[in-house]
Amino acid sequence: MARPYRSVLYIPAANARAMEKAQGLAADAIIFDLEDAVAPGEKAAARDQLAAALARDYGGRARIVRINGLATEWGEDDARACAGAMAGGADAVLIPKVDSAADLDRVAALVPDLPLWAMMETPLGMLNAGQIAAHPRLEGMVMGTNDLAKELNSRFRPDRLPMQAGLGLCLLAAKAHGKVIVDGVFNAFKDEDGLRAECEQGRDMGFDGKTLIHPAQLAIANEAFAPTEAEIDLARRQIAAFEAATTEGKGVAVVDGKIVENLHVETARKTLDRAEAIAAMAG
Ligand SMILES: CC(C)(COP(=O)(O)OP(=O)(O)OC[C@H]1O[C@@H](n2cnc3c(N)ncnc32)[C@H](O)[C@@H]1OP(=O)(O)O)[C@@H](O)C(=O)NCCC(=O)NCCSC(=O)C[C@H](O)C(=O)O
Ligand SMILES: [Mg+2]
Repeated sequence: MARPYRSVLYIPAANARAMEKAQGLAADAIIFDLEDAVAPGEKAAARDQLAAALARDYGGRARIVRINGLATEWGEDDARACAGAMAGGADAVLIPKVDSAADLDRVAALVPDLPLWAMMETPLGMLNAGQIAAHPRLEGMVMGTNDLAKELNSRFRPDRLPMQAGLGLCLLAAKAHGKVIVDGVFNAFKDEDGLRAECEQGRDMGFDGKTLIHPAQLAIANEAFAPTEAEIDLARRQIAAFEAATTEGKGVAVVDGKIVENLHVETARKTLDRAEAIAAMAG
């Protein structure tokens, strides 16, 4: 049963109150951020504060630490802290602005025991998405749509047309290599309708969930990326109908006027697995 990543909440590691609050929030995963959400003068203190915060119990929520890039003055210390002071408290290390698989190799050497996640947010990263997703230590990808927009000099549009090539390349790469992939953030954290529409788009495209910046965004993402009751009901009926057809020696069933073949049954089983994993999180 795969762990759900419907809602992946960023928390600045400099914000002690928010890190404490996160223990009770309905997030599937937390990204404890040492990178962009932390001011340069606060980096070292945030790292120490995060090591202490990770000693707390975050329940079933995945704990992912976003380090600074190794090209910065803080990156190597962040990576060493993940292998040292934060060991046992972190489930994965998230590397920003990954351009190629070599960027993962460098962090892998410093953090031998944790899975790696990659921020996909540079044009070169998009073009090298296949080799990044294929990296044996990589567990998941996170779209960095703010940095990507900056690099592309694109405008933010509700349909995210300028992003589609990059989003699609990363999705293809993640799916080809069986890795988790979560969508970028929606900056206007008080705009519920806008967030819901972007979550629906991301779900339709195949993302596993969405990264978020504020607790008020959690419920919308959790709902959008969970199978609906109708999808669960259909999945059950498809499996039952296909099993009945198989018993009769047929390879195809029909449910609600649509064919059901083996491949649809695989999707149906994944839907039920996802629903079960979500229920276990709530549980
Ligand atoms: C956006 C914020 C700065 C807003 O903060 P604030 O004004 O304090 O919000 P509220 O007063 O509404 O907060 C209400 C309570 O919720 C807590 N809170 C707020 N945000 C979080 C959070 N992210 N996680 C947990 N708890 C949170 C507050 O502490 C209040 O609690 P209480 O005191 O009990 O009332 C702020 O939300 C924020 O800093 N968000 C995170 C920003 C961030 O992490 N940015 C970096 C990641 S985005 C990025 O880099 C994407 C990528 O790289 C790209 O390129 O796209
Ligand atoms: Mg970024």
